[in-house]
Amino acid sequence: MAQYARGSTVAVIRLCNPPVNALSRAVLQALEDGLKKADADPSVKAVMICGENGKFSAGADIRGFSSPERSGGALGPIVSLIESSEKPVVAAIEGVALGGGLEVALGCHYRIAHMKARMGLPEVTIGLLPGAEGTQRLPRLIGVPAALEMITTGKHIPATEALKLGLVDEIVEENTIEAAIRLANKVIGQPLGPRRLSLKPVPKLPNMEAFLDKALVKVKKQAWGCLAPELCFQAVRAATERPFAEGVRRERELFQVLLSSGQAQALQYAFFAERAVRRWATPSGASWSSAAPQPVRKAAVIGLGTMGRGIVTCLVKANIPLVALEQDLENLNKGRKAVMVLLEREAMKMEGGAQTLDFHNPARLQFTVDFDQLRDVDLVIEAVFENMALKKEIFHKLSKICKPGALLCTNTSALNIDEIASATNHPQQVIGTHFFSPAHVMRLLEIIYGRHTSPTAIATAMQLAKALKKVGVVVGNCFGFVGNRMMFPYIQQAVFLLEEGSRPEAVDQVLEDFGFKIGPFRMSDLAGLDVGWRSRKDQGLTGPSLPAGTPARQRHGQRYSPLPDLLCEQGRFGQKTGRGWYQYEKAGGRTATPDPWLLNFLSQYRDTHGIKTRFIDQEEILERCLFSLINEGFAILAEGIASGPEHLDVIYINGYGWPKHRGGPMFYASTVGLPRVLAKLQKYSEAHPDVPGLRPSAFLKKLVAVGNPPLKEWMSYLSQQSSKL
Ligand SMILES: CC/C=C\C/C=C/C(=O)SCCNC(=O)CCNC(=O)[C@H](O)C(C)(C)COP(=O)(O)OP(=O)(O)OC[C@H]1O[C@@H](n2cnc3c(N)ncnc32)[C@H](O)[C@@H]1OP(=O)(O)O
Repeated sequence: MAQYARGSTVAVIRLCNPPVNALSRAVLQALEDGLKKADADPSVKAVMICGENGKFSAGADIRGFSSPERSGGALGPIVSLIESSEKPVVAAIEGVALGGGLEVALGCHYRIAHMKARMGLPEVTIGLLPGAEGTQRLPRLIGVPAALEMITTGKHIPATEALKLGLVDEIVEENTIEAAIRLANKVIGQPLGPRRLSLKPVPKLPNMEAFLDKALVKVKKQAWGCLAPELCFQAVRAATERPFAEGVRRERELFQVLLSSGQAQALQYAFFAERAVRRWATPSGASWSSAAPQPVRKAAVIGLGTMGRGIVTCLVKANIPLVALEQDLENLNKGRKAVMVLLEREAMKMEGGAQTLDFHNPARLQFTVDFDQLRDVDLVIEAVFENMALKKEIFHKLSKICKPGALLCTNTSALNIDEIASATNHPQQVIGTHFFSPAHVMRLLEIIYGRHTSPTAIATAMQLAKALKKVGVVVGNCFGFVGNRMMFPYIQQAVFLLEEGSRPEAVDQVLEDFGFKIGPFRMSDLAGLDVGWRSRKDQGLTGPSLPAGTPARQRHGQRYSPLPDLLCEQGRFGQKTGRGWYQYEKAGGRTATPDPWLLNFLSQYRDTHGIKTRFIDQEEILERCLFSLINEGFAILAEGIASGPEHLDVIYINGYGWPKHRGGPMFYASTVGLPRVLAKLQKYSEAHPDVPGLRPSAFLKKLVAVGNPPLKEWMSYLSQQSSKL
């Protein structure tokens, strides 16, 4: 767990816990033993600490925080032990030094890093703070502003920046270990007092109080309901106000608050869930372990509307040579201009970084209206209008033009992948790649396999997600797939709540207070109400194809709200028209204000349909919206559309603005308790028997019946026979 080796004068302690040398209890014990051994050996004059396999350490073992015998607790005293050593200790940082790993390095008297190493204190991202005295040492070393930035954001910094900040003493391009041993030999006999960070004062700022007050406002604004950033701030503030030992005591208190907050558990669950979904599997037995991806040397994007432009930007950023195709020159030129604006913006953001964007070179980014240019591409992403006939026509063409092995991806948010694939001769190469808008920003890529999609196609799409720095989640084919399918009942409840007496701003407020970045009505206005309207027309739910005599508020015997259709009929499409559920300063405006017209309209609507307006409290708003979404999640799991609750949670956190510190909808359900979710759904379903979305799913009922097992055991209750629940 940590190897100890003695050279002529320098003892080497190597942290060994693959793959990232996490500081488990065993590693910490071995580190402590090594330090004591070096101290006791008079022939050892200095110590060097490094990590196995070119990685210093990714910090405390995160799994240890939820086990009764926590691994993190012992770390602070060990960091102190390193610092108090009478023999110089040098950290040789390769790969990563994160969290507790960096705190170990901060206890060392010298730090030397490889050029390509990254450092950071990302504890905040898993709901914690650097609880091994890092909040007290780092400000002493690099000053309060830089330390605060690193600790409250958790961002990783490259070695070059670490050197500028004074976080490391030296960076090297070649052998870090040899350089560290050389440094250790050089500093033997030099006084250690000035190298002990706990003895240094925190560098003063002329306006520390004012600086901290301003910083706190920023931290709170960015925290969005998450506790950790503010408590990280408080720990650093303690470093500016108290002596080291008292600051450490404060840090420990704050750490305990976070550890027991529930948010830390949710964020740590989200960390592992994101990694778990990489290990995809389908009900037919295909999986990540046996399927190998095809190389993507050249790609194509069809359609340069909003989605296509974002997708082109992602591919260029991933350095994949690309052909961008539009149906005619007018649309091509419009699309090209918009893409260039996006790419210029991205290039500016990357300025000064190691990577540059090569998008003026036609060999890397080519614009065309000629399908023949797609003959040699390895992968095509179709991103045209959401229309089945159009998509089938394109896939038919692609099937004829593209080379036999090319992967054919459709960017659809709901359409049937099998039907699209039926237009080709190679259905095994057709796959859904559902990007989220703006496609160059949002992290989620929902990857949808059809009946014939090959394991190679899935593996290639997952590989693409990785290359685009996105989180790929593999799901089955059904209307709306996972994300939108769960979203439908949520939006439906939000609209029903308006019918019954609520207002858009009241519903949005409740969900934004819960932690969503944006409530359902603001979100619909942003996305455009016409998108759903078009889809409902295609489904025959509204518009000319609706059979005469259909009751206004019923479809197929179920409750239906025509409210969104009525708004669209008035030309209220949301932000783009300056009016939707809210009013905006102008068409394309972004500032939503409640619209008196809408209140009046709702009141007339209720009169017309004989609906008695009632007061709806926050609890009902929250529960009806969230529990109906979660209920659909259980149905999706039972049908085998997703292989575990983690998939649903990762989708919601990365694609739908679900607050990460609540761990995703299914994790949230597990924290509320499934019996409570079930009881509430039963209550609302009795009150609204014509709303299937409120009728508890059979899988949820089963999980409650078997005693509300922990989330990680849920799927084991779906036996082959019961998967038709
Ligand atoms: C009383 C106070 C005590 C202590 C205070 C200290 C607290 C801490 O140190 S908390 C931990 C802080 N560190 C982190 O948050 C780093 C988390 N890890 C990462 O960011 C990344 O894993 C990485 C940058 C280190 C590597 O990225 P990548 O190369 O993409 O690999 P993976 O992310 O897939 O990771 C590989 C593998 O390792 C597991 N893992 C990573 N870090 C940890 C960790 N700190 N503890 C436990 N396990 C870790 C990760 O889950 C992957 O495994 P699986 O694929 O099996 O999930």
